[in-house]
Amino acid sequence: MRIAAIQLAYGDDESLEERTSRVCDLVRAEAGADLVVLPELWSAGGFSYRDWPARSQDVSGSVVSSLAGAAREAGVWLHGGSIAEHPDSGETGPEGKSLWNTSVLLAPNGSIAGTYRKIHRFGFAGGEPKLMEAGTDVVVRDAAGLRAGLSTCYDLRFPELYRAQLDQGATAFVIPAAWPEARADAWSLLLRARAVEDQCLVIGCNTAGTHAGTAMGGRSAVIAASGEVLAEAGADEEILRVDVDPASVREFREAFPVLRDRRL
Ligand SMILES: NC(=O)CCC(=O)C(=O)O
Repeated sequence: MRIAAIQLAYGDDESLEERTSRVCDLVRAEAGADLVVLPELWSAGGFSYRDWPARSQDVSGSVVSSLAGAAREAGVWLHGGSIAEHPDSGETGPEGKSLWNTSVLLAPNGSIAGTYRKIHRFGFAGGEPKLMEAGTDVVVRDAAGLRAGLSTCYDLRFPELYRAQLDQGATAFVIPAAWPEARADAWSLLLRARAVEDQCLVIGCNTAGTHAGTAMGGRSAVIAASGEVLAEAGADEEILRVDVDPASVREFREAFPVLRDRRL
């Protein structure tokens, strides 16, 4: 199977419509891939907190609908990164807010195969915890021959989430991010750690460029269940393309059966 991780760069001047159109063109150009992955909050701006309310949408809104059309035209599974989700229903969470950081997985026919609301919010007292609700559900879905666990950026620091995905049969972790350059070494290290400790394929799709005064780290990567880095992007906008055999995860686990030695 072919994976294409679109490491998108953006600044502060692109409208939601312009960025959505640009991203959908990039997705359509990946026709022939099996799974295309986008970064976290690319439509709202990962660190553009002040823009989130105006750029938030329901999962039935224009951003996800456009992505669904692009997935259908390209005939690919599309992990659409995440959106700032403001449900049309008016739903609020336990903290009274109506905003979530929500990933959307789209099937090649454009239907929504899964959504995941980011569980661990980044920003300590500010940023995400101030503006957004936390998700609660572990989400694992069948996609492109993989059993894909969904998580987002800062979640990567919490290994228990990945063990929970493993317990739901995950063979791959798909992780969109807006991870800054200042901590890019930690991003690369943690992606590999999750691959090694859970014997899963890891697909990390980060953001590039500088927005809201924050330089993003790039270094999107696809990592084998052995921990081998199969491909890694640089710091700028780039599309990382890599061919992977989904059976390689099972084969590696059989050859080196660490997970059988878990003591619960
Ligand atoms: N968008 C994020 O979740 C950023 C996470 C981050 O910068 C870190 O964990 O460090």
